[in-house]
Amino acid sequence: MGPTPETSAVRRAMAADAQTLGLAAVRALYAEVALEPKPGLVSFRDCGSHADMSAETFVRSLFALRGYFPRMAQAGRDGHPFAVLENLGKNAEARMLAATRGINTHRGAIFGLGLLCASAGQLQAQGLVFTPQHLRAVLLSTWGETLAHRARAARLAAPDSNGQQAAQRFKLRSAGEEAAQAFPVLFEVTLPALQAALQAGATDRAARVQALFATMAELDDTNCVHRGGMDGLRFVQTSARKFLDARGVMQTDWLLHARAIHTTFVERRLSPGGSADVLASACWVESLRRATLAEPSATSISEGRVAWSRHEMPVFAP
Ligand SMILES: CC(C)(COP(=O)(O)OP(=O)(O)OC[C@H]1O[C@@H](n2cnc3c(N)ncnc32)[C@H](O[C@H]2O[C@H](COP(=O)(O)OP(=O)(O)OP(=O)(O)O)[C@@H](O)[C@H]2O)[C@@H]1O)[C@@H](O)C(=O)NCCC(=O)NCCS
Ligand SMILES: Nc1ncnc2[nH]cnc12
Repeated sequence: MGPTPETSAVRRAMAADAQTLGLAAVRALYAEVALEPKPGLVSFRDCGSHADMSAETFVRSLFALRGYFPRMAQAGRDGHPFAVLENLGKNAEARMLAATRGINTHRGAIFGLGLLCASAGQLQAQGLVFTPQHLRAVLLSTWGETLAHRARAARLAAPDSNGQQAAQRFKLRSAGEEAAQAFPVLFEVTLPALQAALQAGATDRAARVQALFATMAELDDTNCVHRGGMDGLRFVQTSARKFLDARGVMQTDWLLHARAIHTTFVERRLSPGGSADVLASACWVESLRRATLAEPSATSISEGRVAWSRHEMPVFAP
């Protein structure tokens, strides 16, 4: 028997929800690459510490990934096991590498933001309101055990990535371990910093810069270790901490100060790519939280009725 009109209407509404969640992820990643200043990282102003990629590489990568995040949200909504998410993630990595001719632009985001989209989809399926607390709880209850098992196995195996090598050698909390603990830096550092700056009256741009520096000060960003050893990671964390101690984006010349730090990172070839990914995740959570508040009739971000402000639109129509 085929689907009744009622069940196909329900499926269409669910797909719209997954689409809303996933497209918000694409927008958040666009907001990250468009942000400037961002020490050592690629923006539309320059290529930071990278010789092999530009903002255009990131936009190409994002275009290739535009279907992936809605698919992860739908897979989460359907309650699929981690193996299904992993498969979608591996396909997305392959599409990213094809679009960038082998350059790793979004590996961390495919994993981290992909998992968050899946969690938000599952949260909708359970009829829960979109809050950071619910999101973390759903991630842990649905895939936490597999993520923890995966992180333990990665710690014991011969390292096969830059991140694993750095994490094992220096006993750092890798991207996989952050996920297994339901993203402590994202939810306890980055998101609160973003929200506090916005509440204090900072512009979206300044608030995102503040959140990025708060993240750099705390995250075990294995990218910085890969590029500059433990000295590189400590340099990134100390520079970020000094900026924050000098009142961050609340100081009148914050832009000059942040750009000066960018120059020192470029001189050392440092690139906090993990922090950039976590910032994008925080922008995603905050945009959905705000959208939920703006839609008081919805208990969740259901029905795909979320409107986006013009300045956050990507340059392409995904
Ligand atoms: C669990 C995985 C994320 C793999 O993690 P792992 O640590 O094993 O491997 P990496 O390949 O190093 O990728 C981790 C990326 O995560 C970002 N990151 C780093 N530290 C953290 C942290 N503490 N918390 C959160 N996120 C973190 C970072 O991504 C950004 O940097 C990328 C550029 O990296 P890289 O290629 O090293 O760049 P370069 O310095 O330019 O290298 P060279 O060219 O100079 O050599 C960029 O993409 C940003 O996103 C880390 O890179 C997961 O991916 C996984 O399990 N993979 C296995 C395959 C799989 O199952 N995939 C599907 C999963 S759903
Ligand atoms: N803007 C950016 N520049 C360099 N690496 C990154 N990884 C994620 N975002 C990045």
